[in-house]
Amino acid sequence: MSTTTQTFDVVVIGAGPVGENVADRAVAGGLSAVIVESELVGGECSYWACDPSKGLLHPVHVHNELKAIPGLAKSASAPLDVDAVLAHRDRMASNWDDAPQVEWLNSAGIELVRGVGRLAGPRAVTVATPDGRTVRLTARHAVAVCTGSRAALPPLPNLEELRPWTSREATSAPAAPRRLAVLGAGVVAVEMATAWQALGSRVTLIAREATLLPRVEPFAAELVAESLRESGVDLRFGTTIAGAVRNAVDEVEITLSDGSTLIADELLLATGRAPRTDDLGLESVGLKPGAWLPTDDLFTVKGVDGDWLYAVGDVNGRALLTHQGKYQARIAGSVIVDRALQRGLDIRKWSRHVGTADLEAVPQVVFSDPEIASVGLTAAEAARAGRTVEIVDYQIGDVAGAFQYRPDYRGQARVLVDPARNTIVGATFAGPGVAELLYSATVAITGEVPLDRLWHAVPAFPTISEVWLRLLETHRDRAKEDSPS
Ligand SMILES: Cc1cc2nc3c(=O)[nH]c(=O)nc-3n(C[C@H](O)[C@H](O)[C@H](O)COP(=O)(O)OP(=O)(O)OC[C@H]3O[C@@H](n4cnc5c(N)ncnc54)[C@H](O)[C@@H]3O)c2cc1C
Ligand SMILES: NC(=O)c1ccc[n+]([C@@H]2O[C@H](COP(=O)([O-])OP(=O)(O)OC[C@H]3O[C@@H](n4cnc5c(N)ncnc54)[C@H](O)[C@@H]3O)[C@@H](O)[C@H]2O)c1
Repeated sequence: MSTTTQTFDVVVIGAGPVGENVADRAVAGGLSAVIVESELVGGECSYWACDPSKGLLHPVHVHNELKAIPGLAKSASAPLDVDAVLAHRDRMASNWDDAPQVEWLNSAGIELVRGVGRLAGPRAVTVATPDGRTVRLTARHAVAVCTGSRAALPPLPNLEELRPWTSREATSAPAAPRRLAVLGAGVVAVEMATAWQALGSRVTLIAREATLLPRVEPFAAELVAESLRESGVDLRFGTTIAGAVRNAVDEVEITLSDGSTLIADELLLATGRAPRTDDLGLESVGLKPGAWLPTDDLFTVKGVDGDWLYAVGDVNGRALLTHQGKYQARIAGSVIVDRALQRGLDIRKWSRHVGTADLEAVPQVVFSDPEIASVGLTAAEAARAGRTVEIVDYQIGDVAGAFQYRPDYRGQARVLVDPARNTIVGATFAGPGVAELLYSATVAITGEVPLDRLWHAVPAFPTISEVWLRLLETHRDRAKEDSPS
């Protein structure tokens, strides 16, 4: 079969949201770039993660909200139109057709090579194309590995016969299974349990932990657990799957480690992510296949000389989120361009060459019911890091704007204040409609805005954002109580 050879300034492996942004920044900076993609341009996020999952969840959230709003409860008592929701999900996943994204690559001046890319020594990548050809790509300046992550599966013996769902099937299934068992208590498990229970499945969620969402503030996880229970999800905590088989009538028979059993039509393994580095030629540059690719804060891979190899997005394991990967891509793009043009790099914290927010302020919304929006530290993380923080809590339902939003509003906000600097270092909001509050908290943390100045950031009446004022008042009043009279 034929082999062709091409040279570009930058070679990007993986055309997910992150690879697309690295290539775009390189071209915008005046370099040539090629991107290699083995599946669909747009990556996991577009077809089997963010977009389809939120396509399933948004109608569910709106339906639940309507039931709680005076005057609308009766009209919302009709069940969801499941076929319409699934059709909406399909549109959100662009019907698994990447033509529009390929068009965007063309318009941005980025070359596309379809096939499996593998490193073949310093600055070299070979691509095995679907039609059996080999394309050898050489990078003058940089190779960026943006190959993302895949579902990590637990060590169950007969996975092949079991045919479990991963996040891919959970976001693309053509119909709701009658009974769905979900293993895991993380974001994928919670979001998919929320969606499929509302779309007609009877969901059982199996968590080895004692709570859901082990990385969020416990009050937020508790609100979500209560709501899932109310919606009919069977939550089994402190247990895991000891064994599972697919029987003659295509059911999954599951035995839990506490000795109980259950039967489901599908089993979703939502047990975390693994880096897509097992078949990437990492050994050709002295790295271990299958591992996350650790980088410095400029996204240069550690352990490889010459500052030519970058790992950006999920594959470096720093923050497995689309928006954070795209942030990394903008920074890595600047580093690649400025190194290529031999401009100096500014390696101070918060400069355009340093991925500081990955360490200080990663925002995330869990699209559960209610939503959880968080950024920066949780109280547990602050304690683990030995950081002294003041914890300020407020019940969001006591804010006029929340009462307007929904008379039965239940939710809680927490900010963590660094008393030495009088700035916020962590924030969590749990409640309906809190996702849009997150950016304000992110600005407060990344801008290191002193509380004295935050008093001048006036929230509009009557909005949920008034919770900011109540948090400041709570903090002030507590300081007064604590001060000697
Ligand atoms: C169910 C689910 C829901 C999620 N929801 C959200 C959300 O709401 N918000 C959010 O911010 N994040 C969400 N995430 C996380 C988000 O999907 C990832 O953080 C994001 O996709 C990472 O982007 P990436 O470009 O690094 O990797 P990916 O999106 O995984 O893209 C990597 C690309 O590289 C390609 N590739 C891999 N190996 C090779 C190779 N050797 N050669 C050529 N191409 C290759 C792959 O085919 C893929 O297209 C969710 C994840 C899941 C699983
Ligand atoms: N809205 C969003 O932003 C969003 C949505 C979905 C996913 N994501 C991203 O995707 C990432 C992956 O999510 P996830 O939920 O798959 O992973 P996770 O790491 O958040 O949770 C994994 C869960 O599986 C359990 N688990 C792991 N191995 C197990 C085993 N062998 N047996 C039993 N249980 C096991 C863990 O205890 C945990 O409860 C998240 O870190 C998040 O960044 C983001």
